[in-house]
Amino acid sequence: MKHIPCALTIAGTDPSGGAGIQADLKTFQELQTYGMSVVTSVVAQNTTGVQDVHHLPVEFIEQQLESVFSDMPVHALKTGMIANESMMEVIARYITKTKKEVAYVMDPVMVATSGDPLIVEEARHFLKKELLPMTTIVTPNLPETEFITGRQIESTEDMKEAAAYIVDELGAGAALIKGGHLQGKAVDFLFDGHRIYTFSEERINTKNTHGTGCTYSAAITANLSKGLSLYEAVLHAKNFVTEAIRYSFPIGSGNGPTNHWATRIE
Ligand SMILES: Nc1ncnc2c1ncn2[C@@H]1O[C@H](COP(=O)(O)OP(=O)(O)OP(=O)(O)O)[C@@H](O)[C@H]1O
Ligand SMILES: Cc1ncc(CO)c(N)n1
Repeated sequence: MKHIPCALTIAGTDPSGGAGIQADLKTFQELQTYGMSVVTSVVAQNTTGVQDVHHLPVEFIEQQLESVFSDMPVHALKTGMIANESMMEVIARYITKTKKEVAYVMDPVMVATSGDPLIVEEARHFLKKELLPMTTIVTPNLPETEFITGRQIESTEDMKEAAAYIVDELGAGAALIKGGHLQGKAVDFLFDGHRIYTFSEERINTKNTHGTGCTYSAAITANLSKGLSLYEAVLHAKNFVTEAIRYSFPIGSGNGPTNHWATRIE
């Protein structure tokens, strides 16, 4: 039978459809992979920010993981918002069981685009110590990179050094440092343990960047589930997210959502 690429996201939700599980599933679909999802927290949010959060009980997150892993093939998975340590523990247990045979993309989500916190302070340390060494690739933005490395990131040199530190010292499989929060070109650096790759695109003048990080990491996950190399997976995902920002929707009164081919209205 033909290979059916199967991608799983473990993350929080966004009823306004631009970030979280909703962005991930849309991206999986766009990239012709079979998408699955395990919900960690149900978040009441929109383009203006986060209004409320309801965390699912850990036992129920575990039940969802069991439902997926006991029955479905998973070729690549990503994690997004994981609000607390007990959720992280159960997710870590399931990822360990895959014995590194399933590509694991970690988007180390800490705050929403609006600045609202999405995980509790102590959980950040668990994420860094326990989950990070299990990753195939971690995709921090600049504030997340600063937390993970404990260093200030002010230049592209700092970004490259941080990528090497996260892999060599903290044990991530690879690190993709995203420069969305810097001025100038939208430059990201990937370190895969051997060399640094640069992905540079023009900065698009828009405030509609809600969910860009989710879309990017979901695209990398989809590409890995199809068997692309890490470099190719990031290269195509960077192109995908750039176009999704270029055609982003000016809807909602805050930071509007990204947009994909299927819904592109020019
Ligand atoms: N205005 C822009 N124009 C072009 N590319 C951008 C722009 N803003 C961000 N990017 C790119 O989008 C991708 C996502 O990066 P970003 O740093 O925004 O992630 P993030 O902060 O995790 O996203 P989120 O807002 O979802 O938390 C990166 O490749 C980044 O370079
Ligand atoms: C559920 C969720 N995950 C991640 C982000 C980051 O954009 C968000 N706003 N919401």
